[in-house]
Formats: sequence, C-alpha cells, structure tokens
Amino acid sequence: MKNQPGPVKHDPQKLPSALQSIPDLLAGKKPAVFLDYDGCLTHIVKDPDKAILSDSMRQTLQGLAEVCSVAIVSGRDRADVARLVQLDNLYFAGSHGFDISGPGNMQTEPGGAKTALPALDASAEKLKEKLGHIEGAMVERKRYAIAVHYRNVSDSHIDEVKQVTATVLKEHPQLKEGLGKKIIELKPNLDWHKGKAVSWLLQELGLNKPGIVPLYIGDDITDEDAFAELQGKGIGILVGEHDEQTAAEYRLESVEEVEEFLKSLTEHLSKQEDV
Ligand SMILES: O=P(O)(O)OC[C@H]1O[C@H](O[C@H]2O[C@H](CO)[C@@H](O)[C@H](O)[C@H]2O)[C@H](O)[C@@H](O)[C@@H]1O
Repeated sequence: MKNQPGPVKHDPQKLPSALQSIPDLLAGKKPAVFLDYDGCLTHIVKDPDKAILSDSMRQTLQGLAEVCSVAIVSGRDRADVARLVQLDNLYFAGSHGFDISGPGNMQTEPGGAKTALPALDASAEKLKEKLGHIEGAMVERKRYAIAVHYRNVSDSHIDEVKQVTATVLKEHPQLKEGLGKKIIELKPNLDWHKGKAVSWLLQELGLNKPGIVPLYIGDDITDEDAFAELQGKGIGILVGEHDEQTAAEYRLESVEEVEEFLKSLTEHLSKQEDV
C-alpha cells in the first residue's frame, strides 16, 4: 500500500491574515465555523478555571450562530467548555472530539473512547498520587483525557512532572501522549482527534456540500489535526503561533483578532442574506 502524502506545512509567520481575506476565504460559499476554546476564544491564563469567555465574545458567537453552523472543538471536557460558553445554539466537541453534543439533543461519542475509561480512571488516580507533592502541578481529568499541567511548576521540577507522566503512560497502552501549551495529555490510543470530529460533524449536519466552506480556527498543536483534515476541503486559520510549522493556510494574531474576524464574517453573511 502506498503511503498517503502528509499535509502541506507552512511557516506561521508567512501566512496571510484572515482578517483581510474574508471574500477570498468564502469564495461565494457559506461557512461552517469550528473554533478551539483556549488561546482562541480566551487568552491563555495560569489557572484553567479562570479562562472565562468575555460577554462580547459570547455575543459575537451567538450572532454568528444565527447565520451559520458553529461548533467549539476543545481539549477541555465537553461539559466544562459548554458551561464556559453558555450558548445553546452551538455544537460542542470536548475531550479533543471524543464527546460531542449539540442542539436537538445531540449527544454522541463517535470516537469509541469508552473502552479507555478504566485506564483513564487508574492513570488519573496514579498521577494525582505521584504529583501531589510538586507545587503547581495539576491533574485535570476530562471525560476522555487527562491534562497534566506544568505552567505553574518551577523550572527545577518540570522534568520530574514529565518523567512521572511518561511512567504512568507506559503502564497503560490503551492511552497515548498528546502535547499542548504547558501540558502533557493522556488520551485514548485510538485513531480519533479534532480533525475526525470536524469531519464527523460536517457529515452528520449535512454540511459536506459544494456550497459550504468549513473554517477551523485554533492556536495549538492539537488543532493541527483539524487544519490537516480540512486541506483541500476547507480552510485552517492559526491563531498566534506554536513551536512548529502549520497546516493552516491563514492566520490571526490574537484572541482580539479572532473576535474581529468573527464579527466581520457575521456582517458579511448578514449582507449576503439581505440580497
Ligand atoms: O483545545 P482547547 O480548547 O484549546 O483546550 C486545550 C487545553 O486548554 C486548557 O489548557 C490551556 O489553557 C489553560 C488556560 O488558559 C492554561 O492554563 C494551560 O496552560 C493551557 O494548556 C485546558 O485546561 C486543557 O484541558 C485543554 O486540553
């Protein structure tokens, strides 16, 4: 069997700004908008519980969801991100896409992650026990993932956090490692990620059609799966930058630019509807 070619990667700094490109991005089509949460809709902060959505971003999302389909695709627990966003006309894919809900009582787990629950339970307990003495280390249990946070750990203890996490991971082949901004994640060792969740939603919502262009906006390494999945079918927009090359094709500088972009997109679509 021939190897599939990988996604085309770009230098984030050289990407064109999505803000100046809305008509080009849409090319006369209607968008379906997929958004990451942390670092995209809210700034990265020290305490994950303090990453609160601003009222103005909430209003912006609500307005956009009135003119096109909008989904939040997050590494957070689905219930957590839904509670932070507080809008009922959006779709939510939590635990990196393993746990999906939406309007009309949609609630589903298409990645088949249930089998990983015992390993996740055992690992979370072990990690809490083994990392409890390290100041600033935090174990965040999501339904289908665990994030080990080291943002608030002193430099001299970060290696210990990484080593403990690697040891626990090794004991559970049902789980695999994921990386993010100052976190190491333990995720079900399955062929499922944010990109697959986006494709699943497009199919399920009847959005796989020529008149629709899927847009995915995110800032982190885990968003690369979605950017790659959309190459040739839609458009990835990277917010800021991470440490690697990106499969996104456009960029936005900051959370503020994400909001400006979403507002302009809503305005553009509302004008189209008035015609
Ligand atoms: O996919 P996302 O919606 O971007 O979620 C990714 C992770 O976001 C959260 O952690 C990150 O944001 C925190 C708050 O700003 C920050 O303290 C942390 O260092 C970041 O890694 C969340 O806590 C994780 O569960 C998500 O996986």
